[in-house]
Amino acid sequence: MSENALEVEGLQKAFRVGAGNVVACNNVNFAIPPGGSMGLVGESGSGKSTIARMLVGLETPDAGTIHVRGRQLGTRERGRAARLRRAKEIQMVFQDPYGSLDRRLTVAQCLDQAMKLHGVTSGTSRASRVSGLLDQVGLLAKHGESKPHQLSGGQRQRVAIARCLAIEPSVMVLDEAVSALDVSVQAQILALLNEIRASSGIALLFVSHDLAVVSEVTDDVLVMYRGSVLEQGNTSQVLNHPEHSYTKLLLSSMPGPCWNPKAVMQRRAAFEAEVAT
Ligand SMILES: Nc1ncnc2c1ncn2[C@@H]1O[C@H](COP(=O)(O)OP(=O)(O)OP(=O)(O)O)[C@@H](O)[C@H]1O
Repeated sequence: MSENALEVEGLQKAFRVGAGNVVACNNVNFAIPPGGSMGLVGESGSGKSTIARMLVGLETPDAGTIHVRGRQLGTRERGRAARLRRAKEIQMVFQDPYGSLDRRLTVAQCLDQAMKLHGVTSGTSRASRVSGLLDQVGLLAKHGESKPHQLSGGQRQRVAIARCLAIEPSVMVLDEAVSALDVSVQAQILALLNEIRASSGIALLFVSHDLAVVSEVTDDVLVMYRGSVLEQGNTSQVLNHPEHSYTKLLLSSMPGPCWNPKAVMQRRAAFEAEVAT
């Protein structure tokens, strides 16, 4: 059997809130093969970002295991060396790359720094790789001399993707990575991500509210509600023939020409009554 790029088993996380607990991730299981792509969808508060944050070590799971290419990640390890080891395996692209890019560095310096941090010692190798990376993400050589504020939102997101690629991870987690971009730039970034996974074998985990985006870029999808996975499977199967009433509700909530907010609210109330019983 071929090895998965990412395998998550029994992942669990609760947060203490006041006198009670909020279960943000309840026994979640999934696997993504190399070059595969999985979407994580669900309304606000369903636990998507908590899963993403556990994968990159920003939260510690209460239970469960994470394997990258067959190697188990030490989810409780602390310190710089552990952080770097994990970053080499799983990289994350955030909604707002402005917050994650160092504003003092040019794009070339940012990519150079990422490679240096992850052990590419030769300056000449790094310099030639910088131009290759810019090209790979559709930026021009001149953009290497720009600082983040001199770029558009789409270009900044390309830089964030190039920085991930510089580290050559096995998995990229994209948390609402295109939701701040206009639709035509979104389409370009999604095409780039599809190209990257096909050419590099990097697996993608795509966290998004936007089902249209998820259907464009993922093979499989996980539908989450209050920390639990309610439906899971092939993206086109789940989105075109949803089985769970919550997936149907999510699909009917998507704005479109026939969007009816009143009907959505009624369906939502019916669903909440159903889960409350
Ligand atoms: N640090 C925290 N402390 C307490 N509760 C938290 C914390 N982080 C998340 N939660 C709670 O866990 C649940 C899941 O949150 P999470 O951010 O993972 O959801 P989400 O699906 O990513 O939402 P959104 O789409 O709005 O980002 C929510 O009820 C949230 O309030």
